[in-house]
Amino acid sequence: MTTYLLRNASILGGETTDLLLADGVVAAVGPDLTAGPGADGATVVDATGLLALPGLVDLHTHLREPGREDAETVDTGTRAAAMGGFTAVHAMANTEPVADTAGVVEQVWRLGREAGHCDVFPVGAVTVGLAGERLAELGAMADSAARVRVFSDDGRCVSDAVLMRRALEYVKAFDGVVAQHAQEPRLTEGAQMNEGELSGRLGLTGWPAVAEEAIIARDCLLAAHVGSRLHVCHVSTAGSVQIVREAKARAAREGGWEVTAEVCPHHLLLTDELAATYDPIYKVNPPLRTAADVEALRAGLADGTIDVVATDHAPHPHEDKDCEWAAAAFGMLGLETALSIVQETMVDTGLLDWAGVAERMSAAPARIGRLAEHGQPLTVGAPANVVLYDPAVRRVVDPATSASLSRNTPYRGMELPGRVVATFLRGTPTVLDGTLV
Ligand SMILES: NC(=O)N[C@@H](CC(=O)O)C(=O)O
Ligand SMILES: [Zn+2]
Ligand SMILES: [Zn+2]
Repeated sequence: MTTYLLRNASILGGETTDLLLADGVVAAVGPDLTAGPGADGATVVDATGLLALPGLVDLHTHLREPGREDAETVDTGTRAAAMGGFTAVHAMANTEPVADTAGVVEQVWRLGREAGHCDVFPVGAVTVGLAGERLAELGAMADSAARVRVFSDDGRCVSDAVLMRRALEYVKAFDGVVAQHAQEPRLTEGAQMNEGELSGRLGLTGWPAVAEEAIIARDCLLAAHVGSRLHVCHVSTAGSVQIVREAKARAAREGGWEVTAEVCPHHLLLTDELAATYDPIYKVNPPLRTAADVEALRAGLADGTIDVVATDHAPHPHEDKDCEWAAAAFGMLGLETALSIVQETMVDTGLLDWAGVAERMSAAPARIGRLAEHGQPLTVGAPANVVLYDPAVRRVVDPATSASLSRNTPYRGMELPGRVVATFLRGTPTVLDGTLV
């Protein structure tokens, strides 16, 4: 195994230092390690001007395999993840077949190991076939080789309160968490975009904020009632942030239950005004919301109400996106642009420092997913999961260069700050000089 010496990196934006990566761990940290023990024969990477961050962890990725290998495969999706600085992703269960058995989650887990670009942790479905009728074999998935801890019907809401209660009760046995796609189905029938003055003007069926907020409020009450762990996927409204804030305050007073929440990069940057283009590249679930919602999401992420930035990377082939708005699929790519969007919306605006970014994009998602080998600070002995990131450069997003099989990025042609220069997974580079290894 090659040893790597990263020269003059700035860990989380602090003083520059060297890092020695050997035998899969951070073997040494300090100034001028060139002459030190173990550095002999190491491959030197000049990290002058670069930030060193712990490998990013995504709680919410759609890899599409099995079933929709025309949109993405575990191999291509994890290539995109590595290019985005991720060393671990949670693969959502809405595949074909659905990841609702030990057999399917083990298959996805094994495909991730074989590809080797980043660790893949399958999410297990909450209900059989995502149908919302019967609980899936949660225990069998937890006990499988894939060691599933996160369960979600994402793409669909577990709208039946009794099923949601039973899922929250069940996952306690193995310290699991239920990640809810909060969308009241009756309030969003045929919904196409955020409900507001604009949806009326554009003639597109509106998606009211209350459809998200009502489920979040209900699920927080259920999690408190049964003493379990709830995670809220892709929070998108100001009202949702406030509900999570109040629920967290109650959980802190009471103890014994927990609610965590995530926000997606696109909800931190883009607004519903983009629907006026009628370009389905901007069609996503939950929908892009108002500028006031964006501001509340940024504030909630800054003050810790929202724990995590998760990409909700949702690849779709062009025939599902290059059509009229109403017929197009919901979802957008996210893995390769996430860190740049967080820099633009949170760091360059002064809302978050790099330590705050590492907490929300690495440590917190690893904690929620109960991943022991990820999310740790870059100190001696930690697994050598590292990103080298250049925050000073700017780049124009070109979908043609994406490692993903799909091209549905809403940032096409946009100039974004920052670039991932290298990603190391347990000391082995998956990306070097901005190129896949
Ligand atoms: N986010 C989306 O718009 N789409 C996701 C499903 C989901 O995350 O709800 C997908 O699977 O395509
Ligand atoms: Zn979802
Ligand atoms: Zn999703």
